Amino acid sequence: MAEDRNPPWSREEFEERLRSKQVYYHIHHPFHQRMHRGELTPEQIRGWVANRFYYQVSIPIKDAAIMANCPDREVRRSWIQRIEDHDGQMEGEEGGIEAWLRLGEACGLDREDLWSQQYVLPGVRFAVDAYVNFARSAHWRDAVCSSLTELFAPSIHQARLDDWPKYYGWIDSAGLDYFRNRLTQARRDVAYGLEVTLSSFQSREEQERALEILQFKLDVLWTMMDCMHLAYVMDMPPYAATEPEGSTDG
Ligand SMILES: O=C(O)c1cc(C(=O)O)c2c(n1)C(=O)C(=O)c1cc(C(=O)O)[nH]c1-2
Repeated sequence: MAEDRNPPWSREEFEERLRSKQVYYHIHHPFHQRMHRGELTPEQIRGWVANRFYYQVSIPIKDAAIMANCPDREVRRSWIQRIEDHDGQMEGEEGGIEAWLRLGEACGLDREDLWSQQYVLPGVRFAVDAYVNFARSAHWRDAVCSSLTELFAPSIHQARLDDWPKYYGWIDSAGLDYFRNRLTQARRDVAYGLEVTLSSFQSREEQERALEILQFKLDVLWTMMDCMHLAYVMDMPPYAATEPEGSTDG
């Protein structure tokens, strides 16, 4: 029987295989490597912050889509925390979107620059939308699994907290609160997402599917960085080699 040939991995081995996907995390992307070596110009940092804002505002929409697809009240009671983390609560905490706007200001971007999304590259938009659309259409457990890149996120937030004050002294360190807050939030979120994944992807086939889902999400993050690298490092934003509209009689 197929099940005999491919028995499920133990919980430990399954977790280990999920964690081993770290090698594809966007912390290894050349754009992030430049960032962490202090090699990005203010313009390049601003480009990253403005593009990442599209991810920030899409995350709670993605989480609301997961909740909308989830009939399990206990899961929804837990998952709603993520929306509050980003949107802020009714009273009190301002939330991650507000913290990202302050990061933008610390980098020299107006709030309106970020809200207008005028700097968001088409490929970044497509990649982020693919993530949101996945959460809309997939089984809620698959969508939970796709959040597991957060396993690797604390190290990248910590790297920014360590490196930015060293290399980018022109950015007010109060602007880095977003990364500080995410250190604990990401660890808490991922503990829950990991538990759901380990307990609900049980057969080998399901476990292999979980690895594919995680790879899809890694692809989303990597593709975002590719778009930014092309536009801001290689100086090839979309249509760079194209004559502006109206420049020929055509
Ligand atoms: O700065 C980063 O590199 C990074 C990566 C990720 C990630 O791995 O998806 C998230 C975040 N930050 C983040 O701040 C965040 O709130 C977040 C939510 C999620 C998710 O998939 O639900 N990923 C991430």
